[in-house]
Amino acid sequence: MPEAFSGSFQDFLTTKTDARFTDWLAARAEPHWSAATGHAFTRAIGDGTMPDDAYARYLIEDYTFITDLASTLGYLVAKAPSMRSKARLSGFLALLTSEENDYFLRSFEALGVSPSVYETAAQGPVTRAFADMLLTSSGKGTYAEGLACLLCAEWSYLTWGLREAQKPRPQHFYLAEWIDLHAVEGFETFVNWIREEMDAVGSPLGAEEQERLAEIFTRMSMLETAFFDAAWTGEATLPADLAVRS
Ligand SMILES: Cc1ncc(C[n+]2csc(CCO)c2C)c(N)n1
Repeated sequence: MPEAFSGSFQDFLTTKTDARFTDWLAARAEPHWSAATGHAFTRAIGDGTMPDDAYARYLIEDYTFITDLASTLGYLVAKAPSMRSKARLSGFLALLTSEENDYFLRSFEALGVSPSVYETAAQGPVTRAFADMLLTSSGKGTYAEGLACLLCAEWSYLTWGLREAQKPRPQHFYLAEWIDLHAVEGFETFVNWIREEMDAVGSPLGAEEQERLAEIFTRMSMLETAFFDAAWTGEATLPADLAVRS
C-alpha cells in the first residue's frame, strides 16, 4: 500500500527526489486508492467466489459507465496537445467501443440479462456521480483534469488485474476474461503511457492546480470504491461524502 501523504507535490519531492507526480496522486488518495484496488469485489473475481447476482449488477452499471468513459475519451482526444497523444487516446477509444462491447454482450447473455434490461438500465446514484465527475472534468475542465479521471479508472483496474492474474483463472469465462482484459501487456502499456502523460502534464503546474488534480484523483478513488460496494452489497445509495455538488 502506498503511504498516505497530505502535503504538496513539492513537499513530496523533498521526501524522494525522483518521485513521480502520479505517485503523489496515489499517495494523496489514500486510504481510498488502496480501498479501491484491494476491494473484496476484485478479490472475489479472481477467487471464483463471485455471486452471479452481484456480478450481473456490476456489469449492468459498468456498461453505462463505459458509455460515459467513451465520451470522456472523446473530450480528451479533442484537448490532447499533440498528435501522438491523440493517437494513443483514440486507439483506446476504438478498443472500448469494439472488443470490450463484445465482452459485455456475451457476458450478459451467459448471466441471463436480456437486452431490454441492459440497454435501458437507469444509472444508479454512484454511476450518476461518476458520470458527473468524468464529464465535468473532461468536458469543462482542462486536459490534465480529464486525464486525472482516466488515470484513476485505468490504473486502479491494472493494479487489481495484475494481482488477480497471479491466481489460477476462475471457471466462468466472464470472470476469467475480465481479469485477462486488465492484465494483458497492451493494457499495461497504455496505463504506463497515461502515467507518463500525467507526470509530464502535472509536474510543471502551479501548486493550486496540482491540488485540484489530487482532489479529482481522490474523489475518483472514492467513486471506484463506492462502485464496487454498490455491486457487492446491492445497496444502491450514494455515500454522503460523495454527494454530487450542484
Ligand atoms: C467503474 C469502472 N472503473 C474503471 C473501469 C476500468 N476500465 C474502463 S474501460 C477499460 C478498458 C479496458 O477494459 C477499463 C480497464 C471500469 N470498467 N469500470
